[in-house]
Amino acid sequence: MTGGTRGGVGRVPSVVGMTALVAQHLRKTYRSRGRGRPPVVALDDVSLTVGPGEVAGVLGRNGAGKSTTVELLAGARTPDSGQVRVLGLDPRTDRGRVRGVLGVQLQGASLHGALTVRELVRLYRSFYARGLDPDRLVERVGLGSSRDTRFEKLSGGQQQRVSIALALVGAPRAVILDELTTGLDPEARRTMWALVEDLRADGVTVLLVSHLMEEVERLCDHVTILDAGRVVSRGTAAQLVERAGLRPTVTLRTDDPTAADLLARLAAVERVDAAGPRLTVTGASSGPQDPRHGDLLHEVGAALAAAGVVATETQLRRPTLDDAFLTLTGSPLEAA
Ligand SMILES: Nc1ncnc2c1ncn2[C@@H]1O[C@H](COP(=O)(O)OP(=O)(O)OP(=O)(O)O)[C@@H](O)[C@H]1O
Repeated sequence: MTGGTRGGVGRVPSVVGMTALVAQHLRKTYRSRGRGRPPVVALDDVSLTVGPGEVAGVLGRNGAGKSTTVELLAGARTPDSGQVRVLGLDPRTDRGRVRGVLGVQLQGASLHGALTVRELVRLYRSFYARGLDPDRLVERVGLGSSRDTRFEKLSGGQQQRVSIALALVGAPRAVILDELTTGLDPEARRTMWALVEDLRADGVTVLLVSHLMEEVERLCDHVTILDAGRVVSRGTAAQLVERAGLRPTVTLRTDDPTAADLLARLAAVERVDAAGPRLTVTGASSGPQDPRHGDLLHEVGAALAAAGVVATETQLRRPTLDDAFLTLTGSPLEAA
């Protein structure tokens, strides 16, 4: 982010060659809310790492364990077992120093309602030796016209933007954003996404917890999928699609009876399904790492043209992170 100074927190280990955020083999159980019920296993052997300057995503349905992971990384809770490091520091024992380098935006943070937006951001700025200019930050999160409004009078989306400003005002070297844009309108959502891009440009490490596929796909260098307290998979969106074994498809319409056999013989094609004149051509490659990888649409088009086959309504569909999530966890994220 522009307009501020970073650092200023002495004795924090250099992040060169170091993983910025580390969770190793975290296990966390909660006492059950019902009498006589067994404890809830919120996290079972969860590990994740985020390199310096990376924007990493954690994706999962309600109850997957996302908030628990964030709370353990922030030092707000203690794991039953496993380890956490933030820029080389233990958030439980180095609490003060971690607070100086890690910004955390938590879901539904409760703040002093009688203070105005500007007062709150200035107050939080005063907790740090150095940081961002509060008034510019308030503008940057889109709250310029509400800066003199009391926190309690703000809409849910505006309150959320205040909590993001508070996470950033100390110019942290790493920031955890929990449900960054949930409940925000599309314009505010874009403002927040641009803010994350600014953080990336400034080399700030970002852990973005989300259940919005578009957000994660757009912003994150890699994604960890959590489901029922376990890590299901981790990688770039393309790697997750590949790991899920998903294939691109081309659909088209043709009256030529030879088309299906012709296409099925192509090396780039795994199979062809016909429903009357409509063909669905499934690619053989699951991604760029596959030796059979190529441009399925181009190869299908070229083969049909060479054989003089006329096709219409030709459409390519590439599998998305959404599809990978469904395959890897067994149900869609949107079910949340
Ligand atoms: N304080 C608590 N006491 C008992 N169980 C809890 C507590 N906090 C969380 N849990 C349970 O632990 C599991 C993981 O919860 P967590 O809040 O970490 O998931 P989440 O992925 O953040 O979900 P959401 O998207 O709904 O916030 C859930 O089964 C939840 O009900």
